[in-house]
Amino acid sequence: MKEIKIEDAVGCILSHDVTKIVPGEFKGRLFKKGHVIKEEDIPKLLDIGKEHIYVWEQKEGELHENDAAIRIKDLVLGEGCYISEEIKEGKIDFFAKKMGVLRVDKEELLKLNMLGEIIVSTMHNNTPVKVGEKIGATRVIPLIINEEKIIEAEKLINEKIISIDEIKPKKAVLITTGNEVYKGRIKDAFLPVMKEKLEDYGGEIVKQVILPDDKEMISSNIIKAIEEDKVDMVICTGGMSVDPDDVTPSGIKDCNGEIVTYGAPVLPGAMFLLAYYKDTPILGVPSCAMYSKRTIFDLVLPRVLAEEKLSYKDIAAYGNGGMCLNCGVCSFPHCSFGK
Ligand SMILES: Nc1nc2c(c(=O)[nH]1)N[C@H]1C(S)=C(S)[C@@H](COP(=O)(O)OP(=O)(O)OC[C@H]3O[C@@H](n4cnc5c(N)ncnc54)[C@H](O)[C@@H]3O)O[C@H]1N2
Ligand code: MOO
Repeated sequence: MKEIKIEDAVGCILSHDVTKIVPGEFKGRLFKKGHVIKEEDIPKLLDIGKEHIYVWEQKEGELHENDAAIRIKDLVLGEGCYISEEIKEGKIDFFAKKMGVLRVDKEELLKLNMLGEIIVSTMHNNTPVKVGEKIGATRVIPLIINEEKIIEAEKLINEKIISIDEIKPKKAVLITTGNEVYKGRIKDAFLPVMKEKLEDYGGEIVKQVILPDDKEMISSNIIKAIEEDKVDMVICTGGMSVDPDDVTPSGIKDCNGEIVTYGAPVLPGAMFLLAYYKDTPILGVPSCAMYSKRTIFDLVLPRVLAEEKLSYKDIAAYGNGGMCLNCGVCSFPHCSFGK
């Protein structure tokens, strides 16, 4: 790297993007890598504090920041992602090609970032994402990096670290339990809530069945939805807690499927139940999900729709970050809830 006084730099080629920042107004590229410096550029460069520039002659075993970022991108970026068209200021941004759930291998990501001089930054693992949403980025820290460092990373990382599991449109049956709703004492308030949440991911509630607090009726209707209606998932609401009339968990258990959990370290949503009947998920959703804007249902739904088979450990892992702060303005999923 040769350093040249800016006044002597007319005709020289910039070896990297040059950034300008004006607080509250602008942050971006003032000059692009490869720009040939002209007389009129000199005051602009002096205004942002550049009294010298680097001129780079490529040497064996050295990589420019842009080329290094491309190598790291090839290493980490998996299915369902795409990159920014241009590398700006040495950085490559990652975006979601499909609606789905972002998967980040946190252990591998840590290993890579522990190497030094290379950074990969992402959104949280398991965040639901829409098409075109930014999910992460990479760059190296020095302008010129020893290629050995990149080779070390390439030897260390064997699987892609970031990918998107696609959410395809899914059909669900909603089983609403509660004597007060069944007998018409109150109007059902669960359907509109669940409909909106499912439609947000391109899904559909194909049928709602309103049942009394009767565990045999609950079991038989779950099995019917799976065996006859052949839906992708069954959602049961209400009757999930501790009263004698709260028989929904027993009704789900009596289907003789696999119970993953009854109970979750998430608030709201502690009385949540997850089961599978012949691989079809059955979600027992407590009534808080009708009242609170975000609950465990919002954490589990995208993962179930992305066809992940959740384990007890997946649910237990929600404890750290499992408490919704119920913010005045909700920014879920871009908040600490469920992370
Ligand atoms: N002593 C305890 N009390 C509660 C516990 C507990 O562990 N010990 N758990 C709490 C938790 S956590 C939840 S969440 C709630 C409610 O859970 P449930 O799912 O059992 O809800 P229900 O008792 O069936 O109903 C509560 C409330 O909501 C109304 N509701 C229910 N379904 C509908 C519907 N489809 N449309 C309109 N309104 C509905 C129902 O009429 C009740 O007013 O329990 C805590 N309590
Ligand atoms: O299942 Mo409940 O009120 O924890 O939300």
